[in-house]
Parts: sequence; structure tokens; C-alpha cells
Amino acid sequence: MGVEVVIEGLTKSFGKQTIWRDVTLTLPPGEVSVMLGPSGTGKSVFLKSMIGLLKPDRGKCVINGVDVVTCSERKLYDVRKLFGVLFQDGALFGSMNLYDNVAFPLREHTKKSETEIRRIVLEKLEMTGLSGAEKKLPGEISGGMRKRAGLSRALVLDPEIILVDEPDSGLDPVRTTYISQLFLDVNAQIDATFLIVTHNINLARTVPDNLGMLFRKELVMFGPREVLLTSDEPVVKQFLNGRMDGPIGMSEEKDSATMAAEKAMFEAGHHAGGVEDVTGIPEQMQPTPGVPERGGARRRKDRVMRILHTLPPAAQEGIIESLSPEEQRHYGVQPHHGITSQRGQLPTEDVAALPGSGWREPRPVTDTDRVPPPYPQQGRP
Ligand SMILES: Nc1ncnc2c1ncn2[C@@H]1O[C@H](COP(=O)(O)OP(=O)(O)OP(=O)(O)O)[C@@H](O)[C@H]1O
Repeated sequence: MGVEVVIEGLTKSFGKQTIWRDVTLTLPPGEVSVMLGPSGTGKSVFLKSMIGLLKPDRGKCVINGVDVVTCSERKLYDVRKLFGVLFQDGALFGSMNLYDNVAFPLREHTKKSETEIRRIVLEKLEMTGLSGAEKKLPGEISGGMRKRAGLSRALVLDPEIILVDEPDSGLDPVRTTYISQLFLDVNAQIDATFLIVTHNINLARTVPDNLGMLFRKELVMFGPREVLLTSDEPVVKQFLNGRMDGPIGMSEEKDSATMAAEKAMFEAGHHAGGVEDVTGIPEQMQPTPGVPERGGARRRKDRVMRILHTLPPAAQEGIIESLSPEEQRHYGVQPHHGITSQRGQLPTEDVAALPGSGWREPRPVTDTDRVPPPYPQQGRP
């Protein structure tokens, strides 16, 4: 099973430029989480900080009891072995064919024989639908195939945490859905913890168990997908609908004067872009028939039902409605009636330790809030 990642108060700056501050969240083991955020909000910096490629100014990122922010180089080396990383372009070596690219980590970091390496490489290439493409060079294949090859390579050392940086970059919407399906199938097969950073709305709506968003140098929210997908926060709604109408501007954040001027323009009939208001919780994508059930999804159900009473009402309702009648009876809940009894929970040790629901009452408006209304605070222990 994948491991839990506990991030507390993580803050990163480059010189005087703060990228994000006080980020606190937990990635539950074996679950798929997505981090959204407008361009430049530091999503890639966040991934790099998790694997110790960048050093945060303060805070913790604890994996298997090791804090990657403060641990020794030796420990960091060990922790990094738990990660598989899929970079935007697959980060393949252009002069090596796919077989050698995928074999590379095994040849570099293990003492396995070439026979054993061959078995693993062919297995991972098959998992990602690339059987038969071993001899191709990265320059001879499509962007989608390059990403799948990058995923094959990320899988060869049996990672427990898989980080994915913008899987949709350079892909059309259909190929993006195919690679999303692949992530869920891989997650079902190896039960690794996934964190995908993206600004792809379709992916965010239909793939993850948990959804978060970075904006204004903060983690706006992080929690079960239903919380963000039913949120009334202007920044979340604007982002999920891809519209100009809202706090996110051309270069990250609008000031209040720009907000007011644009609001008047939209009220006068100017098209704010995006599609019509898309709301609600679409069904989550499932592993392909024939692929095992996702252990992470099963555990998540229990975990979320435990914190159900702490979530906003719309998210609670969405979660209850997503359960089968049998599950609703099992958990003692009913649509439109909420929690009717407390039954059917897993023993504590089978459920991820979470620092909280990831949702808090919105903080009060202060003079420093240039864009009302304020956002809920991130989850804290
Ligand atoms: N090594 C670095 N040194 C200085 N600044 C950096 C460094 N890496 C990233 N930045 C800055 O950090 C900010 C966040 O960058 P990052 O690439 O993480 O954003 P992002 O959310 O992933 O954006 P996008 O969605 O466009 O990929 C940017 O302003 C970038 O210029």
C-alpha cells in the first residue's frame, strides 16, 4: 500500500518572493489527490519540495516518519526511492529507445540482472499500453506515448507515492482522459498514493478522491473532492468554470479596482468566457473493467464517512448520494436526511490518520482581504 504524506506549515520563497505559505494537508495512503491552481501558483515547486529537490523555508513533509525538509542527505536518498515522478514531458532521454529509458532507473539504482530488468521493463510497458514500442525513440512517438513511457519508468522501482506534473500538458482532452484512466488503473493495481498537479478541470472533476487548490500564495482548500466541487468560494467556482469573472486575473490575482471594473463589464453583458456554470459532483471515473477494485477508494469511503459531520452540508449530501442504498444503510445515512446513526466503520488502524477534514468555517473578513469573501482555511491538526 502507498504511504501517507503529512505536510504541515510548509512555506517556500525564492528570495523575497513567497511562493506559498503554511501549506498543511495529508495525502491519505493509496488515494488519488489532485492539486489545482492557476499558472504560476507554485504547483511544480510544491512537487519538487516534496521530493527534496527544493528546500522549503519552514514546515514539515513527513513520509514514513522522516521529514524530508530537515533529514540528512542519506535519509533523503532512501525516502526518494519511495517516489515515482512523471514530469510534464516524460523527461525521457532523447537518444535512448523506450526500453532503455524505462530500464534506466533499474540499471542505475539496483543490482538486478538484465533478465530480471527485461521482465520488469516489459511488464511496466504492458501496464501502460506500450508493448511493442520498446525500440522507438522518444522523438518518434506522440506526446501521449511519451507520457506513458515516463509513467512506465516511474513505476519500475515499485514506488509508493507517484507525483504527476500536469499530465494534460500538450495533450488533447481525449488523450488526457485516457491517461487519467491509466492513473486510476495503475492506482488500482499497485495502491500507490497519487498526487497530480494540474489545471485541467475535467480531470479534477472526475479523477481524484481528494481535491485541493493553491491560490494567493495559500492552500485555499484541501479535502474530499465533494468539498471543492460544491464550494461557493468565488475563486474555486471561477476556476472550475474557467471564467474571467472572479478573483483570478491575467496574472494571478485581481485588485479590487480591477474586480469592480470587470464586474460592471460582465453585468453589462460582456461574455465572461468559459462554459455555462458547471456545478455539482460528476461521477468519479473507475478502473477499467477487469482491473482490480481500488483499495484506496474503499478505504477512502470509510475515512470520509468518519469525517462526514465536519464537512459542509452540500459536500455531505453529495457524498451520501454517491453511496449505494446498501452502503447508505451500512453507514447509517440517508439522502436529504444526513447521518441517521453511526455504524459500519472500519477499525481505526485501517483508516488514514487525517489532521482534519481539510475544511474549516471561513475566517472573518479583515481589512487585508482585498477580494471578498474570504476563503476557508486549510486543514490543520
Ligand atoms: N528555481 C527557481 N528559482 C526562482 N524562482 C522559481 C524557481 N522555480 C520556480 N520559480 C518561480 O516560482 C513560481 C511558481 O512556479 P511553478 O512552476 O511552481 O508554478 P506552477 O503553478 O507549476 O505553474 P504552471 O501551472 O504554469 O506550470 C513562478 O513564479 C516561478 O518563476
